[in-house]
Amino acid sequence: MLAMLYQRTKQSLLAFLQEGSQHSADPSLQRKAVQLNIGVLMMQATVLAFTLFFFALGNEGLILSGLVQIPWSLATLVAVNRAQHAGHLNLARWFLMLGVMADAASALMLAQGLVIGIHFYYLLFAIVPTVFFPASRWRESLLQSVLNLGLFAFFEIHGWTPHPAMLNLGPETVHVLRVAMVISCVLIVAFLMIQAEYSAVKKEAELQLMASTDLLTQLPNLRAFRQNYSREVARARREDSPLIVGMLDVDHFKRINDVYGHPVGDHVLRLLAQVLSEQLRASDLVARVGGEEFALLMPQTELEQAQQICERLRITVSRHRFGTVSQPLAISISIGLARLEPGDDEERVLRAADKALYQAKNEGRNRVVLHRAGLA
Ligand SMILES: Nc1nc2c(ncn2[C@@H]2O[C@H](COP(=O)(O)OP(=O)(O)OP(=O)(O)O)[C@@H](O)[C@H]2O)c(=O)[nH]1
Repeated sequence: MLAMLYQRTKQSLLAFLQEGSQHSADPSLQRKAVQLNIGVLMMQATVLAFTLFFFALGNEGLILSGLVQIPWSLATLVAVNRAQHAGHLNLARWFLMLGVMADAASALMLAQGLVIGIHFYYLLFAIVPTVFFPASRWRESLLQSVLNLGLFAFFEIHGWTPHPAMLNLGPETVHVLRVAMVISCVLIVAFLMIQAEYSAVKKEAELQLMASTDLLTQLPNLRAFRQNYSREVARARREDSPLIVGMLDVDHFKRINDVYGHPVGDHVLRLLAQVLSEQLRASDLVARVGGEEFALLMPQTELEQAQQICERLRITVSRHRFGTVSQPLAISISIGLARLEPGDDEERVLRAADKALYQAKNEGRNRVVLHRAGLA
């Protein structure tokens, strides 16, 4: 029961936080939408926490200042959520900013005056638009900052008469409340900054993965292969261990496209990628480096051992049915293998594996050919 309630609450909260991000394909706008929702939630949490605190202190003026904020914070919550739902991100930003300004103004003007220094919140609101608004909307962000700085300056210079009950607060209570307010400002800024940093790091990792993954097969792409290859070459030299490079190509793949169509060709490539990944060891790497061309990297492997593995791979692929039950489709692959020799440069090994593949094709395909040292 409790677990279910927890799950429901978690789902609703996540749905609330994501609201608005579904309208844009731009990751930075999606992030802004989420940040805005976090901002609204922080507003609710702050108002609620302070109102409870005020009730605990029992001062009439403070309680009034808490109660007058609640309608504003709830109205802001609803307005921002509705605007986000309808895809009006910018309107939602304005709702939040005007909501927090009105909220603070009502507490200040109807109850607290400047006894606690609530007008310092306007300094916070002068900074946060830079988080919620994208760089392209800097004019609106600047306008928000100027408005808030203006309000701060106005109250700082002119002051405001508080509710009489506020004058009954002892200097220590006022001190505690001021500290609590400063802490809440710092926490809000810190939380927004951490969230922005966290989502930027996450996005960078996703982009990194996308940049090194082949979209069709989800295997590492040529770029990732080159990076891994350079790393493995350096390791093999350092540890004086063997390294094998393989070039693998589907035989007569053009015919598959011609006879069955390009989508079936794509399907075959996807399935082949799966078969290759399953058959190879965890320490090996298979990457899609061209249309129907794959590259293999086998660290700490001798040529004969690599030959056995690739023979097994070749037979498995030739026995696998890549089409549908009604239309079984068989394919074969050719593989060229080369070993990194002492003093070799990286490119020579790749060329040697290519040469061996070329030879496999010339000798009739559906075979594994080793490039012997000294033939380059
Ligand atoms: N379906 C599909 N086909 C692709 C993709 N990339 C390349 N191809 C096709 O792969 C075929 C490769 O043909 P070729 O290079 O002539 O080689 P082949 O027909 O496999 O013949 P051999 O390699 O000599 O056995 C071409 O028809 C390309 O259009 C892809 O992502 N999807």
